[in-house]
Amino acid sequence: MSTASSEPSPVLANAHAQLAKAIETLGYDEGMHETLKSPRREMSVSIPLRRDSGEIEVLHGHRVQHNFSRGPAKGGTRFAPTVDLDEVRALAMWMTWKCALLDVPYGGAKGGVAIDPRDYSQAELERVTRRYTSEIMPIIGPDKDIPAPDVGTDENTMAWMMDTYSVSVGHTVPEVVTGKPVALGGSQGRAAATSLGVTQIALAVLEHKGIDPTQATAAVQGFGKVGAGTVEFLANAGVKVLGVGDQYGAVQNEDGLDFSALQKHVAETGSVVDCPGTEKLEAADLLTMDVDLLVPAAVEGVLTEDNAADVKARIIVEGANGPTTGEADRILNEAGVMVVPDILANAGGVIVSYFEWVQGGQAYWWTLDEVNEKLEKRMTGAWNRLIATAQKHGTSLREAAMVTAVERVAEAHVLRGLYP
Ligand SMILES: NC(=O)C1=CN([C@@H]2O[C@H](COP(=O)(O)OP(=O)(O)OC[C@H]3O[C@@H](n4cnc5c(N)ncnc54)[C@H](OP(=O)(O)O)[C@@H]3O)[C@@H](O)[C@H]2O)C=CC1
Ligand SMILES: O=C(O)CCC(=O)C(=O)O
Repeated sequence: MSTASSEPSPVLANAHAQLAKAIETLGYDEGMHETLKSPRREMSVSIPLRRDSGEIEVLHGHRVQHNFSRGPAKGGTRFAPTVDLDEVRALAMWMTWKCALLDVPYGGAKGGVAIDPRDYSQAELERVTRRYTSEIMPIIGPDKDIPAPDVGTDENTMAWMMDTYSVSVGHTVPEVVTGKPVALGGSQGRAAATSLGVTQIALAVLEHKGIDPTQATAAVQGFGKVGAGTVEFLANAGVKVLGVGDQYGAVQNEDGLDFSALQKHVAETGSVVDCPGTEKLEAADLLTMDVDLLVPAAVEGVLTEDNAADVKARIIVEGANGPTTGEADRILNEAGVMVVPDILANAGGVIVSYFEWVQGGQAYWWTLDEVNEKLEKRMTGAWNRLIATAQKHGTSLREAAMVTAVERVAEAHVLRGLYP
């Protein structure tokens, strides 16, 4: 774990480098650079947990609010062994750019607890969530910072967070988190929103490239909330998904994987590995499969200088946050691979989180069709604007996205007089 005084971790260094490039393009001075680089608020907490065995274990968590210039901070809550302050800082910064790019009226935040949820019972996870929420209570709230699910958390986690917050303030506050169960004021369509958005972008890129989806092939890394949904939606659109993987390994089928079989096998065993009707694939080989479309939808830093030159897909749609290192990005760009950056590709989640927050504030609920129609409009609208900007300036999609987002956040700082 790195601290404020040490060098940033590779993930945070990647986020910093992306910002520095946008600052240079925009011609902003060092004062604005530092303003936009520095998280506005960070909180690190200890979480004492009584295990089911009776033993006490102390876990560590964080909540980082990178920016609030355009509205309350917003971002997911990650339960994973990799969580440290620098990872959360990077993820919070990417949330700021994502919300600005999609013109969702939020700043960026992220939170997390260093824990492998698979090693804990549901009752233990509930205790961890409640204690973590109590610890970060002073800085969250429907007008301050609104958590949501991310890696290792789900709608149950959000229900516990909402309940803990509500009990503490003395009345029910559904809008303090998003990604809640529909029965508690969650939005129709939030659970599938990120993967639906990834698929909408993937289909828009295929159309842009003149590729018929029914003739296209894909590989998806990650079979969690984002990856599994993406496999399903791509298959429904006629795309043949040839490979898929999780943290235990990868599988392939040259005729296309059967989503229902994968889903059943994962429900029974916890992994896609050994799913009937598939062949084993080395996890590393998933990313370099001979497919048209690659969707990394698991963790950061999986496309690196070591494997980028071997990537055969001509289109990468970043379902995960930060899956491509800076060096890999350069190699892929030079090779002519179209990389749709995370801050657009996986924005479907935060867009429907925004819809959930709006619906909660009005206590008036939209139908699934209404949600999905509004989601598609925002995702494809943002794609059309982004590709036009990138083509106009001759830049990569990531550079165009970052410049657009950073300019919007900087403008908000200037207009508010926070930066004379
Ligand atoms: N959930 C959301 O709404 C959003 C999520 N994202 C991003 O999408 C990504 C995935 O999130 P989400 O689907 O919610 O998380 P989940 O926890 O639901 O799923 C994560 C998936 O990644 C797999 N995985 C973990 N580590 C590795 C690894 N080293 N190699 C290969 N696969 C791995 C997991 O495998 P296993 O099943 O074996 O544990 C699991 O299949 C993250 O980057 C997240 O920040 C972005 C926007 C919104
Ligand atoms: O839904 C949200 O508020 C945020 C989801 C998230 O964490 C992300 O987009 O990375």
